[in-house]
Amino acid sequence: MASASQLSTTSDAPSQVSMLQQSLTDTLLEQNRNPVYCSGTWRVTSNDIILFYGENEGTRRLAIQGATPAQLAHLANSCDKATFGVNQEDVLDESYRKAGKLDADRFAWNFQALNLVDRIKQVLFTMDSKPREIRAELYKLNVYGPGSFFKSHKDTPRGEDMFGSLIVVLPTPHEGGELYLRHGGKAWVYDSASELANLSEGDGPKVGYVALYSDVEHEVASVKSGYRITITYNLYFATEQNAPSPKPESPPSIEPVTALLGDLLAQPDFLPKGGLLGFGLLHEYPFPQREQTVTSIAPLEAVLKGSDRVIMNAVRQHGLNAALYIVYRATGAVYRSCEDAEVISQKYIQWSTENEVADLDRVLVKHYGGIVTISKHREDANEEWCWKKMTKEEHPITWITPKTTHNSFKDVYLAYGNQASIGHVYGTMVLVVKVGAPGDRYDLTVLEKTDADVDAEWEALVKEKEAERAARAEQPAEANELSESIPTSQFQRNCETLRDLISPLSARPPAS
Ligand SMILES: O=C(O)CCC(=O)C(=O)O
Ligand SMILES: [Fe+2]
Repeated sequence: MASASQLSTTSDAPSQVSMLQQSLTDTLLEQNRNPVYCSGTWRVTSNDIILFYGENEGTRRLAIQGATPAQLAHLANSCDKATFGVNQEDVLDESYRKAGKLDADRFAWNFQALNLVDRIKQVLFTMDSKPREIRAELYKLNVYGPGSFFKSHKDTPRGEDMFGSLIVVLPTPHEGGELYLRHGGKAWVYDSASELANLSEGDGPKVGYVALYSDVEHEVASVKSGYRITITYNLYFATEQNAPSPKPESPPSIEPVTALLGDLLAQPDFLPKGGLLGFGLLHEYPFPQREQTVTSIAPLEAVLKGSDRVIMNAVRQHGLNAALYIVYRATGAVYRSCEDAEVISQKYIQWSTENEVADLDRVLVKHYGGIVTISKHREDANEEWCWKKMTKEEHPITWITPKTTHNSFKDVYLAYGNQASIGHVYGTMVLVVKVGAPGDRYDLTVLEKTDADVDAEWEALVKEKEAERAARAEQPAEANELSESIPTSQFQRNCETLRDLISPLSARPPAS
């Protein structure tokens, strides 16, 4: 029957889209299986594991292989107490971290990390057809004697290009000191003590190692006996590789994602008028903290990790217009009855306030290329007349993987790091892709308004309002009620509030 087949076509079409969309979401979330760390043992020579430590005339040489407990105790006693960072301050608190440390200027060893780093690169960057070059920078030596531990923390980012840490565990007899790792709701344990103890005699010396992305939470369990000695390195992307190639070759792991994304875009019922496609990223990234300035997060595209790289590579393979954004949410008592407004921006703004920023959407749209994805300026929000039009243009996002939002970065300041640092804080980002209507998905137009656009719109609005007022003045009967709902003093107050909000944050003063 004609009508039946018509019915089934129309009811099948959306379900195919939603099925494809769900598969893409599932496939991407499954990419969560991309390793966030790798670990094992690594063969070394006895020369590799000779340590030199101390200062000036007091420098000592310690061959780890065959080292006596007294020699290891001397190393332990030569260490300073290890501190860590909380709320950007260096803290010594032995109820949180009990360990000895030597900074990189107080020790040296022969081990060359190059080949190990190469191995790590292959495991942690399988999604790249040509894995990124990485480099390891010697950071610290830590000694954990009996009763030593380090509770849960994330390693403090020391630059936008730092993506992880490498911990090398020396083959000294010890029990306990397991390293617990957690990320994205999953947990693992690396027990270097058992791995090193189980090596067969004839194998020659080996070290244990674990390399983890910096946003992986980790903790060292209490050492029960012996000395657990670790040498840590900070892992960076090497700068010469930092330019991402626009259309990378397709390595196997990204193929299903690329194919599903292609199938979804080919559906005429998927975003029939075009629109925005969003992917919440699974990892956190170091946002630069520079006082009183606003920084772009666009360069962080070069340092994406794990499944986040898979998403970006797939989107780039389709030649789509994509960029990294921060999702800001504006809440506040004023808008209690409305849905929270949401604005995306490529700018990381260091909100100095711990309070909610109720006018966030206005500030972002006017000054930071913000795009309104959910507007709080519903039709009934009369008192918001001056901003209503400018921000009413909603660009809703179809989320493939759940979004992450940010208002203030208060939480990250309070997080435990392995060093006090004011340089960077961890932040979450989303990838937003602009797609055109079916048949022409490759929409390269920009959504962000320029300052001139916003100023022109503002002027047009003021003129429009003035004209309305003038018209009402000629009809006195209804004028009072309406004009009272938008008194000039209210308008001025709005503008003043906005200026107050912007001035401590903006690098450039707002146009008066
Ligand atoms: O020594 C270890 O195993 C880990 C040390 C650590 O997590 C750190 O120094 O940040
Ligand atoms: Fe750490």
